[in-house]
Amino acid sequence: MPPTPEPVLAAPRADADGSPGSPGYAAGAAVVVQDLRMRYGATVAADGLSLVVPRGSVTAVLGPNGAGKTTTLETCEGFRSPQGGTVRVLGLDPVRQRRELLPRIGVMLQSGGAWSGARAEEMLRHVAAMHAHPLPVGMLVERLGLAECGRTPYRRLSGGQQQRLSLAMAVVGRPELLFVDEPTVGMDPAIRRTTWGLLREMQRDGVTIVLTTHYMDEAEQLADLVHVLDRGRVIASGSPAELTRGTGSATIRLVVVQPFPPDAPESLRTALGGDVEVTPLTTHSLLVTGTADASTLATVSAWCERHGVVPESLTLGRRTLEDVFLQLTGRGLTGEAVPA
Ligand SMILES: Nc1ncnc2c1ncn2[C@@H]1O[C@H](COP(=O)(O)OP(=O)(O)OP(=O)(O)O)[C@@H](O)[C@H]1O
Repeated sequence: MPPTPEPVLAAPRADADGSPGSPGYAAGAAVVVQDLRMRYGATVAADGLSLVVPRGSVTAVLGPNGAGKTTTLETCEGFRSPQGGTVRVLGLDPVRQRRELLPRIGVMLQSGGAWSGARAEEMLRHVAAMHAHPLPVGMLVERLGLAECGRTPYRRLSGGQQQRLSLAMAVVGRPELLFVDEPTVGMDPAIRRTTWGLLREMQRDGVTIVLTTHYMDEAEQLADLVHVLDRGRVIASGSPAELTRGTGSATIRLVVVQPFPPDAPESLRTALGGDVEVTPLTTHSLLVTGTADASTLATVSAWCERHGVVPESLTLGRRTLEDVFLQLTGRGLTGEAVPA
């Protein structure tokens, strides 16, 4: 008997970007957001936000709590109408052309999206039945480790199980475009890797994926393109490699046992000279970027000795997206302010 072919995760479709004359059209773009403005009362969630998601890409939308990621995604998914600006998804207006768009997209919400009393597998089979060409439910149940909780009501699932079920419900209809909001929050490392594997496979099969995440490694592992958001605006865009290259790709991280003296950043900057930036992270840690190399490391070590600063760790490594965000905003991705 010939082997059963692996299920293809995307439905075969004719290209359907929308007509080039339609507003917001960009060749090869799955999503185009132009000058989006959204507010909740006095709170500004999107402040002239523009971004493009290329077709076939995994595009990560990154930013601290409250940056406007979920609002932007919900507007693209048609759950909210733009108060200003335009949004086009697969060439369509997600609010006015919702019925046309819905069968072509998959949405994994941050929470909810399922009936609290429904059993996990029953729920997934129900969603599958609403699609013309669903993936085999058994395959998804197995791939996402849902077999053990298939008969468990949604409200009794653990946070990680709920996440996996939400992901399964988002992909079961073989969407052309998948929106995933914080897909791996609450997942253990093994399931997280399985989820990444599934998303990569979907991309290989031609699915465009838009994901929001707080996890830098997730963005670095999965994304071809990263849009960094802060306070409702896109402050940087590029591939992870482009964003982390900068003026010098290495970073030195110094973590100390006692809090730094107040003038430490300035004093270290003077000791290092040249094109080096010193950014305090917390009272006990700082970052050296720019032309950071082995000799810079030696200078930092000598500076510590001269100033009676005892390092807990001193490391030279690749610049990460977290470092980039910090340099752009003066805040960490978790949103905490960097002490002056
Ligand atoms: N329904 C709402 N009513 C009032 N304010 C809201 C509402 N939804 C979001 N906000 C506010 O709008 C801003 C942007 O929120 P949003 O959820 O889009 O950001 P986010 O980047 O997704 O944050 P998180 O990482 O915490 O999910 C925040 O200040 C948030 O408190």
